[in-house]
Amino acid sequence: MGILEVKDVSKRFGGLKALSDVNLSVAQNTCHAIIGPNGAGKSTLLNCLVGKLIPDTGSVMFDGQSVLGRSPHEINQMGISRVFQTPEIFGDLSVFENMMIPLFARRDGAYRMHAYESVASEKELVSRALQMLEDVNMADKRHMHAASMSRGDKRRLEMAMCLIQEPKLLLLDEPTAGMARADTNNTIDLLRQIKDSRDITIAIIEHDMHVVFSLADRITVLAQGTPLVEDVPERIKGHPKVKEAYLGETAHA
Ligand SMILES: Nc1ncnc2c1ncn2[C@@H]1O[C@H](COP(=O)(O)OP(=O)(O)OP(=O)(O)O)[C@@H](O)[C@H]1O
Repeated sequence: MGILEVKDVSKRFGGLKALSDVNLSVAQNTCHAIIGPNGAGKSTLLNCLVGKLIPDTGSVMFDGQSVLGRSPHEINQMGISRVFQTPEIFGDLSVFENMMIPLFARRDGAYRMHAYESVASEKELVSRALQMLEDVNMADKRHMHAASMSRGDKRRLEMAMCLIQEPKLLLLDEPTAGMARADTNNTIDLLRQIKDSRDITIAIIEHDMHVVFSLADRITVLAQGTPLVEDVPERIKGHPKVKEAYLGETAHA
């Protein structure tokens, strides 16, 4: 039994069946990649996991509890954090101030940006934020304006903002989209470090196969809303069904 169990999930948008009886089991403390050509249903599936979409049928269980019918905030409180394609950080604030936001959100249930000036546990929160910045090698950038950083550093900051909430499941939606190769490689290194040093499960949607094969323990290939194959990376490489799915994409391009 995985920490995340998706059973028979289907989702329609009008006449279009975006997901069709999807089954997915993600084992605890593994990295599970979901790949597939454009329009395969990857984002729709991810949105069903975080409460942004409600499946028409099926169930989504996380850590033994159903996520269906819960708000994105409640699902986050259950231990699922999502990193978006475009980093969701506060550009006008410093790196350090960005780190304080999820800490207050978790503690107070709301974003109280200047609350740390007056709370008793300020010291503890500050030291946790600094430690997390150390962990992601950003301590020396803590005073920088978040908006002025490279895409790779923004992604690093966003991951730190997710990790400080101590999620059990980290969902990554194309974490290296639009990045230069050097930033992509840094992100791979960071994710490896996160995976190896924490009690955490990672589910990743990614088009860049270098990223997928560098990180994934298992891979599910979606095509036209249905899982085609699920296996270890070595057997996904060169799998005829996978080649066929991606060839279809090339033919349409
Ligand atoms: N809100 C929506 N309304 C209508 N159709 C949608 C909506 N969201 C997604 N779709 C359609 O559902 C199908 C699956 O889309 P989805 O974005 O989940 O695919 P994807 O695998 O994430 O694609 P990509 O790799 O291009 O991001 C596509 O045909 C898409 O056009």
